Amino acid sequence: MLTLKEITDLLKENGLYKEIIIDGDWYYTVPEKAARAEVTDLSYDSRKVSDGTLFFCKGLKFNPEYLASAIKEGATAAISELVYTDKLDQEAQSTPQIIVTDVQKAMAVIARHFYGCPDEKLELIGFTGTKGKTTSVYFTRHILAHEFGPVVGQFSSIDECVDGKNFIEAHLTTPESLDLFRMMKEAVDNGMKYLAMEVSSQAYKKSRVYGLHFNIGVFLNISPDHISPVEHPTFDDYLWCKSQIIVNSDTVILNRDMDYYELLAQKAHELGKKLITFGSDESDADYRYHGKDHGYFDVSTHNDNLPEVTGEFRVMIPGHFNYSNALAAITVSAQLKDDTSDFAQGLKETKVPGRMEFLKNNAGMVACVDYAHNYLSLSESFKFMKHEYPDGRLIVVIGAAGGKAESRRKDVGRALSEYADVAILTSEDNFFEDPHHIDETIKEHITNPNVKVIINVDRVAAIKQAFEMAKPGDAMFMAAKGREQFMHEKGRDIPYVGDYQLSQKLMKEYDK
Ligand SMILES: CC(=O)N[C@H]1[C@@H](OP(=O)(O)OP(=O)(O)OC[C@H]2O[C@@H](n3ccc(=O)[nH]c3=O)[C@H](O)[C@@H]2O)O[C@H](CO)[C@@H](O)[C@@H]1O[C@H](C)C(=O)N[C@@H](C)C(=O)N[C@H](CCC(=O)O)C(=O)O
Ligand SMILES: Nc1ncnc2c1ncn2[C@@H]1O[C@H](COP(=O)(O)OP(=O)(O)OP(=O)(O)O)[C@@H](O)[C@H]1O
Repeated sequence: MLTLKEITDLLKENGLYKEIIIDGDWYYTVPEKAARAEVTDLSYDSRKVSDGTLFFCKGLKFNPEYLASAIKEGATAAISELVYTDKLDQEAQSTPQIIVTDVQKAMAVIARHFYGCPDEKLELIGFTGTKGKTTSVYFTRHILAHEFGPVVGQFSSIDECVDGKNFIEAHLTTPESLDLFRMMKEAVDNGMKYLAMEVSSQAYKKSRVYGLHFNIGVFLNISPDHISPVEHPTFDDYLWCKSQIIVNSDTVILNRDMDYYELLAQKAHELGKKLITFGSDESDADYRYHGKDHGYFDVSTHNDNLPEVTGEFRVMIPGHFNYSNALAAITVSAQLKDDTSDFAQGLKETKVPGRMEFLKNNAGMVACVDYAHNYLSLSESFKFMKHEYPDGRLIVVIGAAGGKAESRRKDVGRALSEYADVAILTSEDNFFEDPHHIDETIKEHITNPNVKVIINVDRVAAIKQAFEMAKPGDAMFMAAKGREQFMHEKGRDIPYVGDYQLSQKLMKEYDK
């Protein structure tokens, strides 16, 4: 519980407070009666408001009717950047409206205190990067849980875990600050000691992690992505947002092989951060991997001031990039536990739903279901497929999201041109866009005339088509949806069977 006085004081301390409006009158000092009002819950969704809730008016699609409805449901007060007095009837105007300079930051600051600063009671590990966040979080949780028991929580784009054993489907890579701090409190209440979480560039852009301090922050890689009117206007903005993890972490772990390494290392140095690097054995990283076949790789340590990790490890998720993701997780874990002898076990047990999952049958059919959807991940995954299945065709079922990351359409076309033999272009998360238009744009960017291009916007039919045309030796690749069982379509989540689930069924049907 917080009083309105405590809330406005917090906002003042953080330079976010402007004024409070009650019955059309504007105040800087909160009037006595309002100051004592108690906030017993927080919400940014009018449909979840009840007596005692502090309601946050936020979002691109925010409508003042939501505020009126929140007040009707019993909101104690509302917080917004805009003044909505003229949109409310006389009675509703008696509910205090706190006006702030930035509602997203206000929400983070208030949520953190409302939930008792749970971040201070957890060893927080944040992962950012264009690709590999989810996989690295999974690797880290498995290694740490193997070492310390079920005291490791996880926030990933697939699922969230606040008790070390139960997993709830996630809707964002990094939750809204309000949900983030609420779940952190639950994690603390459940006895969690560690939390491994993904930190998207949007999380910094939208202040979802405002005021959040990481014990360890990892930057995995960077490549142009998420550039669109609703995400980042430029690559520079995307990189800058991601680089905020350096500012907000005690120990910074950087991939020595990544683009812009020097820039990020300079930033870490100037900010006085402890910098640790990992990379391939061709780099001068502190921790290095040497990739072998079948998921095996060796690790060596090249800095006497750091805990030593040596020996052979194995990952059960295909793709050479997973050596790098795994070493990131090993590097993190080695800073938390000196004896690293058991790390290999935790790592080996890690599976990530919908990431490089292979399905095969007795008819010699092979399908890989994966989440790759930008140039970096597609080109790496396709390269791996070509290496593993050099004799047949690579048949790819793929689309691109509507309404965001528009540059991906060109990148998908480029990756297909470089590696695919057959491209079946279909729907992904279309949002409000016509999938035909998205697929035509991808097609325009497939410059290699040897790629057979088919457009089939019905994703189920497209996957069936891949199975129908696959011959022994060919490999199918279903991109971008993994095991997800919904499609974002016109503002709603439409149920979808799932690439993995459908492919599994078809594998059985085609089995001999
Ligand atoms: C651009 C962006 O960050 N958008 C997110 C943001 O939306 P928003 O704040 O603009 O809110 P909105 O959807 O316009 O809705 C307005 C507000 O009205 C409220 N409302 C709505 C209806 C009602 O009856 N009453 C009511 O109060 C809603 O609760 C909301 O607070 O907050 C919403 C939840 O509060 C998110 O669902 C939404 O994510 C959208 C769907 C999204 O796709 N975001 C992507 C770009 C994203 O954030 N991706 C990154 C991953 C990137 C990566 O892979 O690296 C992520 O972290 O997930
Ligand atoms: N280090 C890497 N480099 C290139 N591609 C990668 C790397 N790690 C994973 N991938 C590819 O990217 C896909 C997504 O991986 P993962 O979910 O771990 O990344 P992510 O950063 O969480 O992605 P997103 O931001 O899209 O949720 C994988 O299925 C794989 O194809």
